[in-house]
Amino acid sequence: MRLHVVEDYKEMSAKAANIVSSQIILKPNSVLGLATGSTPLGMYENLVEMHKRGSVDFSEVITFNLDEYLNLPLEHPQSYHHYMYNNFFDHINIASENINIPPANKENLEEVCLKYDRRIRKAGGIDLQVLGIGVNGHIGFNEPDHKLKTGTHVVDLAKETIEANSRFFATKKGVPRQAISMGMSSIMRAQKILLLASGEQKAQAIKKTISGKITTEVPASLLQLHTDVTIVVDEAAAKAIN
Ligand SMILES: N[C@@H]1[C@@H](O)[C@H](O)[C@@H](COP(=O)(O)O)O[C@@H]1O
Repeated sequence: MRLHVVEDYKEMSAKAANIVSSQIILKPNSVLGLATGSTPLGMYENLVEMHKRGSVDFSEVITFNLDEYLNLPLEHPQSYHHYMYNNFFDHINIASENINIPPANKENLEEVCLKYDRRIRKAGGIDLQVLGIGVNGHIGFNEPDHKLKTGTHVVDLAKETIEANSRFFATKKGVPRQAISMGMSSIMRAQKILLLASGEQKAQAIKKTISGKITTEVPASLLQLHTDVTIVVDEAAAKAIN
């Protein structure tokens, strides 16, 4: 694992955007795994700026998002579809057929999940997977458990996750309880992984990710088994690292 501790959120975002754009410059038809949440917002902002300046071209890039809430209309302001188009896809020259987000509004979710994994395989797998991290060490929506799912699957969100996400919803009742998430094997099969974290509330999760016991109870700790992980954190998120 390569660890970069930077001063603040702004620096984390700039560094993350540089890593993603370098990937695209080296391989214009890169397959990117993308994350949502507040952490990568600044990275997307930087990438949009770079695109406007003409320094990064997304025309051949293929993307797969990690997850999506269930039982939330796609146009809901808190859906990950809305987030991705609003903060990123609407501002770059990506081809719409190259965008993949788990279609959580469909019937027969089991088939939807299998199809999503087939699409990832057909695209040749993920070249660079961007990840945020939950306060409980979840990645995507792979929540702490005594066992983890390998493929894309429907997940019951953990109490801490519902709590953490409630800041985005008007009422606690409105916070989704379920989601579709890419599984651990698609994430672990990515050629490269870029994990981002900002703020003191992530400090314990980052410590466990980097130097804790490798356990399904902290899904991000499994990243210790991956051969090409870059972690970019700000000083606050690095606080618990010795
Ligand atoms: N499914 C997302 C994760 O992909 C994200 O990493 C996490 C942290 O979000 P934030 O970056 O807002 O702290 O939130 C959600 O649970």
